[in-house]
Formats: sequence, C-alpha cells, structure tokens
Amino acid sequence: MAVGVLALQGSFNEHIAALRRLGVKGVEIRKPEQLQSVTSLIIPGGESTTMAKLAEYHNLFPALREFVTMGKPVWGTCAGLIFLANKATGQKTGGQELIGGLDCTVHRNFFGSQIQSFEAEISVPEIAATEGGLPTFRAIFIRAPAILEVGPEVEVLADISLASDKKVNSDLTSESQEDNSGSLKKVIVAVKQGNMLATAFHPELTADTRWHSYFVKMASEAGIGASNSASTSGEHLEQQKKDLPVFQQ
Ligand SMILES: NC(=O)CC[C@H](N)C(=O)O
Repeated sequence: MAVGVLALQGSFNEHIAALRRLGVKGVEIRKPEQLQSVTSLIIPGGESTTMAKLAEYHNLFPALREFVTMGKPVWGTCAGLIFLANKATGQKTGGQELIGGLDCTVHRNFFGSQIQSFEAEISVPEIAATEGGLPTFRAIFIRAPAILEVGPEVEVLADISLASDKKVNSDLTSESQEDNSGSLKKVIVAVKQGNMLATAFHPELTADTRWHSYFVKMASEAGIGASNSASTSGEHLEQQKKDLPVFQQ
C-alpha cells in the first residue's frame, strides 16, 4: 500500500517518515501524472504561497482538484489545510490559487508570525481512541492557520480556546467566533468533510502516529488504496525511535 505525499515544499519528509513508522509507504508527488499511482494524498505544511506557485509551475492544480472531486482521501496539514479550503483570508497581495473542496474559510496566519508558534493539548476523542492511548494530542502550531467558518457538511473534530491575551492577526474578517464584546473565544483547528481531513497543526512533527493511523484507516475504508492496516508494533517501533522528524521550511 502507498500514500501519496505532495512533495513540492515543506514537511513532506516528516509525513513520509511518520507513514514509514506505521509500515506504510509514502510516495513523493511532484507531477500531475504521479497522482495516478496513488489513491490517497497528504498535503504537508510549509508555506502555502510558495507551494501554490510550485503547484502552478508543475500544472498540478487540475489534477489535484480532480483527485479531491473523485472522493479520494486527502489530508491537509497546516498549509495543506489552506490549500484544501474553499476560501482563505489573510493572503498575500494577489492571493494564491487553492485546490478547494473543503467547505470552510481559513485565516492563513491566524495566530501571527513564526515567533507566535505554540503547542497545545487538544482533545479529539474519536481519533485518540484509535490506539487506546491518551484522550488528548499534543498539537504543534507553526505560523498556523485557523478555520473561521465551516459549511454544513463539515464535521468539526477539534477547536481551541483562545486565551484572552493570545495575540491573533488584526485583519480577521469573520465575526462568527466573536461574542458580544467582540473578543474571539475559540477557533476550529481540525475538521473532516467526507474524503477530506484537515488539521491546522503538525502531527508529523511528533512521535505520535495516531493521526496518520486515522488517515490510513480512512484510505482503507475508502477501499481504494490501503491494504495493510496501520500498526505501531514490533519493527515499526524501532523505526519510530530512529527518525523523529525535524520541521523543514
Ligand atoms: N506551518 C505551516 O504550514 C504554515 C502555513 C502558513 N501560515 C502559510 O500560509 O502557508
């Protein structure tokens, strides 16, 4: 079994390493025709504007849109989430092309710049339960986006409360998360819509493979690509110790 990983820029090596720890092969995707060799795809974090320029250069957008539309499982992490969103705010002048399909509005740099990156404990019982471990996840947010609005088809998997002193970008356009006093209370950071999974944080930068297991299971259940079940036992644990990921920009 193999899972495609869009390998234009960002943390694709870390996703491939996480898949390897589960005994699943990650295939680097850089050209439209390579998408035909896989039946599920991870779009990594990185820098969405750069990634969009590279995707345009390689004429990948039509094939990526077709992949999503055909109902093949796709997981976007961070910049990958931005790529999948129907609408993004806080973009650079001139905007950027998106794949779209995920009925939501994201703010590209909701939490601010690189130095405002942070870690948080998030609760996603449905996914945490998959390997009988802790009920929460350590989530790494790096210049992270947040989901401001979702359509009716979108299942919210996780949100985080904003501390009253937490700085967020001043150019927010959505009022949906505001209370009467105008202060933001919480934002969505993980969603699922049919074949699409999206997280504003980076599970590939932790040793915790539960999100990858969950996605591999989605791929298996779609019946189009996964034949092995994900496992963290035995030889994979040895591999897991060896290649703890390092974020790549
Ligand atoms: N870690 C990330 O993927 C950051 C994404 C970044 N906010 C962007 O616009 O692309």
